[in-house]
Amino acid sequence: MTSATAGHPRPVRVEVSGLSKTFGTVKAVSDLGFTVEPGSVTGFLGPNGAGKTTTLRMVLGLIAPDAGRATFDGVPYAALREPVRTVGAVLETAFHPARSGRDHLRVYCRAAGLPVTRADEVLDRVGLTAAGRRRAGGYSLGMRQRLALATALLGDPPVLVLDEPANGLDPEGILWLRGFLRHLAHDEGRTILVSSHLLSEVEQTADRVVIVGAGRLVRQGSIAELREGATGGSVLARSPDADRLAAVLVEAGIAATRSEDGLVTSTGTTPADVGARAFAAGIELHELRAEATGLEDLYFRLTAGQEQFAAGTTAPGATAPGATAATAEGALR
Ligand SMILES: Nc1ncnc2c1ncn2[C@@H]1O[C@H](COP(=O)(O)OP(=O)(O)OP(=O)(O)O)[C@@H](O)[C@H]1O
Repeated sequence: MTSATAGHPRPVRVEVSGLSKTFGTVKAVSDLGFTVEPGSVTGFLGPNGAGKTTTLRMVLGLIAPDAGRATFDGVPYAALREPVRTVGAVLETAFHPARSGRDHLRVYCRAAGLPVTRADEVLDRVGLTAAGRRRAGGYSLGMRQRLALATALLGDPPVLVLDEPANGLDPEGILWLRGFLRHLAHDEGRTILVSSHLLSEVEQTADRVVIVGAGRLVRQGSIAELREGATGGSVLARSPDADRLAAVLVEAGIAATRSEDGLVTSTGTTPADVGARAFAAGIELHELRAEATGLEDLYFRLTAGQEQFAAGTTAPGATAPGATAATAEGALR
């Protein structure tokens, strides 16, 4: 086994193909296929109930698919010779409340046949050394997330599968998690699949995204490819001289409209561009911001249909059987 400090586990590719799962009348996952490449962070995105957790549970061999398979360098989870040393997962954060974080990890090490010294190593990696000897029952949600991540790292696995790991983290924790996941992927060559229902949460972390809606693949591709398919968001500028600002922008060929309260909304441009043009024209600005990134607009458009569909079904949060993606399916390649 490679040691965590050496930090270069063998690269392992995750491949999902034709994965399907139905619960009663709910088609949770339908013919889903995507790949997760080593050395990169892949964001697994979709609205609530899109089938993300069900997919991850199938990838990890926790539930059996009705059809299809998920493999690690061609090997399904159940057939892995050393699963703990191949895949680390954070699915839910349940710990014995009376046990310290460190003891939780040590128990886990013994059960998995790993040296107990790994407990302190991974506590250090996730920044929990100081809290490691305290009862996990007293941990904040963010600390529990870090402990779950530490548990996933115990076997120094080349693959990490994380279900909504940013849940409960404060802004500082989210920033730390972003940097940590990118380091694990880019510097240590690990394969990281991280789910979220918020694009903004993974946009700055992920190299690639796989977007699902109603259990089906909606898009997969790099963030850059996704951006190319996105239209620009709006730029909002507030000025006491809004009429003149709108005129300056329109004159430069930018679509701009002015509303009653001195707000100028323009599209197909950036805050930097609007700011520069206002400055050059000597126009005072009181506010300047991007309303939504084009990427967010695209994500909402891609997944909005599924949410409406889900709301119309009888089971709460359920997705209708046979529901098809409301938008163009296919991969961004
Ligand atoms: N054990 C189960 N029994 C019945 N239905 C289930 C079961 N697990 C999931 N479902 C249903 O399958 C669909 C997909 O659920 P899943 O939890 O995989 O979605 P998700 O994308 O992870 O959503 P969230 O972001 O809310 O966790 C939902 O309609 C859900 O109600």
